[in-house]
Amino acid sequence: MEQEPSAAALLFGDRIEVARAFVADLADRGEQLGLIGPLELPRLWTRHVVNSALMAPLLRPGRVGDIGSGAGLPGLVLAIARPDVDFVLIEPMERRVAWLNEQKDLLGLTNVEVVRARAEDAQLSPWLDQATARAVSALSKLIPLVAPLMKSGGEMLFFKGASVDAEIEKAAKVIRKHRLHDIEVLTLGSDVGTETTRVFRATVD
Ligand SMILES: C[S@@+](CC[C@H](N)C(=O)[O-])C[C@H]1O[C@@H](n2cnc3c(N)ncnc32)[C@H](O)[C@@H]1O
Repeated sequence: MEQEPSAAALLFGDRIEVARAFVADLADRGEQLGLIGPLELPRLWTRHVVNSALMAPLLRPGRVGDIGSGAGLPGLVLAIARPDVDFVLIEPMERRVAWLNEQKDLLGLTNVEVVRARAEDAQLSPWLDQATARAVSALSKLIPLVAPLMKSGGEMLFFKGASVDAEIEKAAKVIRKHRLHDIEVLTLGSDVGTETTRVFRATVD
């Protein structure tokens, strides 16, 4: 496995041991459980865990929903980095939900709730202050799934690749329909010396 990058200690602070335990278990069992492809194992820290943790400073104390958490990216990683924030991980696949619940217990994450559902079927109460998603779907599909789960004034934070500007253009209609405003694309990572990543940020009316 890849050596732990120096950005990890900066992002996780005194939670680094918990992050190490998660990465070790994911490296050990992630492929066998169908959570992560074999090509991803040598870049688990940089490409996945540090990448996910870059969003930690953007979170506010409150309730954050992570849509389509999969192996826990970014949901579990953010819950490790931000024990002061409550997380609800929304994931439909049974095996992934079992993994998320197991990790929640093993890592002692009392700030995590796992909900087995698709976002469009999730019954959440109370609503979300912020929502995160990574590699779930294009903005034109994702925004309508997530908007009904959010409080007024809540914030969407979605990891996006190089195609984010084109996705925003394609999503113009749903952005108007759901009355999103203060839309911006952030580039994160350069301050901790790691690969940069782009994040779509928008506020719900
Ligand atoms: C490509 S994986 C990405 C997983 C993780 N976010 C990551 O970055 O590695 C997409 C995940 O979204 C979940 N998913 C797909 N459609 C969804 C929906 N409508 N609501 C919630 N989760 C969904 C899938 O089950 C899967 O775990």
